[in-house]
Amino acid sequence: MAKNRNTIPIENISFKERLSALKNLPNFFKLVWKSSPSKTIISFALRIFRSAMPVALLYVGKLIIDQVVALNTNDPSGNLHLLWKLVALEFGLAILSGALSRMINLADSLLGDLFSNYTSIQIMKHAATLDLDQFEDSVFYDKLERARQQTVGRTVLLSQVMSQVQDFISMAFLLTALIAFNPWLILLLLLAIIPSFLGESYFTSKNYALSRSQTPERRELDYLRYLGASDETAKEVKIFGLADFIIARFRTLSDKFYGDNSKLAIKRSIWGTFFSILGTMGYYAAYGFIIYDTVTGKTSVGSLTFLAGSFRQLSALMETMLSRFTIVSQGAIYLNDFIDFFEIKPKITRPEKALAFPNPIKTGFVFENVSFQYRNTDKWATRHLSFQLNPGEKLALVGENGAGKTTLVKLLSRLYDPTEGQILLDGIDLKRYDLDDLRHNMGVIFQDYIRYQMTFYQNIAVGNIKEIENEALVKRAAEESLADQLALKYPDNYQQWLGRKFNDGVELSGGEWQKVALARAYMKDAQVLILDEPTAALDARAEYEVFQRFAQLTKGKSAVLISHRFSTARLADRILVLDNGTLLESGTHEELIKAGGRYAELFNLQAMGYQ
Ligand SMILES: Nc1ncnc2c1ncn2[C@@H]1O[C@H](COP(=O)(O)OP(=O)(O)OP(=O)(O)O)[C@@H](O)[C@H]1O
Repeated sequence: MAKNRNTIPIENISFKERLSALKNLPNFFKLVWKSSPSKTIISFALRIFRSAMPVALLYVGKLIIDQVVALNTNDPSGNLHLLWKLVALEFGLAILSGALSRMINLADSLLGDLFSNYTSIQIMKHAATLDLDQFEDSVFYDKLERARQQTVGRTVLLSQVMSQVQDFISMAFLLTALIAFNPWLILLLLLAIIPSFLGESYFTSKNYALSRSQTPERRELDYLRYLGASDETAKEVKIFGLADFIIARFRTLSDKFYGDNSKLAIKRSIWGTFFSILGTMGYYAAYGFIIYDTVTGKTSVGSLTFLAGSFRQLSALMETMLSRFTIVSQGAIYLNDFIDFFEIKPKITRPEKALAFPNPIKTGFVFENVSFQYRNTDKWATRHLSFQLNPGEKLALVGENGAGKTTLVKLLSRLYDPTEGQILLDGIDLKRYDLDDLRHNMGVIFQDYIRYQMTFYQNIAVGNIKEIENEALVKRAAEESLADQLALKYPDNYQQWLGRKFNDGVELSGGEWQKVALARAYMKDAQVLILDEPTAALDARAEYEVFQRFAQLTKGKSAVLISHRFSTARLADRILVLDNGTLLESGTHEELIKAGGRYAELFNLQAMGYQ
């Protein structure tokens, strides 16, 4: 993996590192090529053609002027017929050159769009393979963010690199011509250009480092922009009167941003002006030199225009190429992020000789001294957990907020692997089973399930996306979770769009959303069902009905329920009481009440609330 430049101070991104970043370009072009081979070829071919145009135009111009001068001075080399032919040729070249430029723009913009789409898809594909744990890491998140920006930003890089190649070839043509006439002119040209080049590269590296160091703030700015103006946040922002608070934070951050950026931009502009004056001086020195040669008869008038034109174009080309080099190299450095992102490999993967998920489960799941620590924390979310989930057993997890209930089910569904200890399924480590198979056999609905801004139908079908065409299955799942009655309320039934973002969607109540989400769990014929507070937002009657059905539907299947409602938890075959990540008590409702421990205490507390 490329080294992490977060650790390198702003000043220290060197020209060398910039140059070495160019090694990313072949990879970049591989991606471009994969986006569209035909358009890549077309774009290159057009550019090669176009790159010969400047020197051709200048040379034909020189021939025209020499003919005009010859005809004016009655020189025998003058030929009126040839002169008009040359004018026609120049005219043709001018038209061709304009047309080529336009075609190049078109090819670039089409290729750019395809590239952006292709890389966006690659990012999504790769992100899908990564671990949940990696998403929770802020360094990773910054990488993902920057990689995402690359998909759009890199289309600029694409045309810049292509233009660079084109200009490079143009320059080679012009240089050859210039050297043929007078090699000294090249020296003047270089003297004028080199300081500008060094200056530009210095400021680009500063710019890059600055913008990199601002990534977390930029993310926060985006977040504040979202908080301050979005349908999802409007309710709380109004109720709590948060607008001024959010705006003030935004202003502080954006002012600091602006301050840092403008300082650098001003410095860059001052130095840029100075270097450009040097460049102009170089040009005029060369121009004077050529005029002198023409006046003394060493050079023809046509050659004067050709040389002056070539010199001007060369110096303009070099300047463009140099400033573009900084953009290209900056883009190439940014490509590091893109490449780094693709180099991040998931830890939770399908094992080589993966075992098929047992069907049916024979002895169940066993947690053996399982402890888990989230990334970047030293607190144990679960500690020395040992228990068994038998086949067909309904297990309820109860405990106060932060006790580790959700963590436990995330471990069970292998969203994380234990930091210590192991989880066995039918006596074999869970890690040895095929990951897709495992996930397919587990129906999990988390408390923060997604409210997809999609149709009612799709919101249920996501529970088993392979069966999205299976209308009967979707409807059955809806019936099982009692979401069907809801769908029938809308004119478009299952095609009703949910959420307010698109297509006149309707917003559901918390409990209604929960029924829809619950239906997802019934989409799969999963052997283990895990419901993390599935009924928190349901009213008492709905909860009762949902559980009646749940018990019927999951007969013979294992289930883990997390609930803060003891009326729900008591329906389970066994209840595990978690506290601070450890297992405090375990038993049936009656046993635990009898034991008079934490469960009995919490149960009585809740019961008191109903009296
Ligand atoms: N993604 C995370 N990164 C770091 N720490 C986390 C993360 N998720 C949970 N924790 C911590 O792990 C501990 C257990 O959290 P967990 O979500 O498992 O509790 P819970 O029992 O499900 O709580 P609740 O009843 O509030 O849903 C808590 O201290 C929590 O702060």
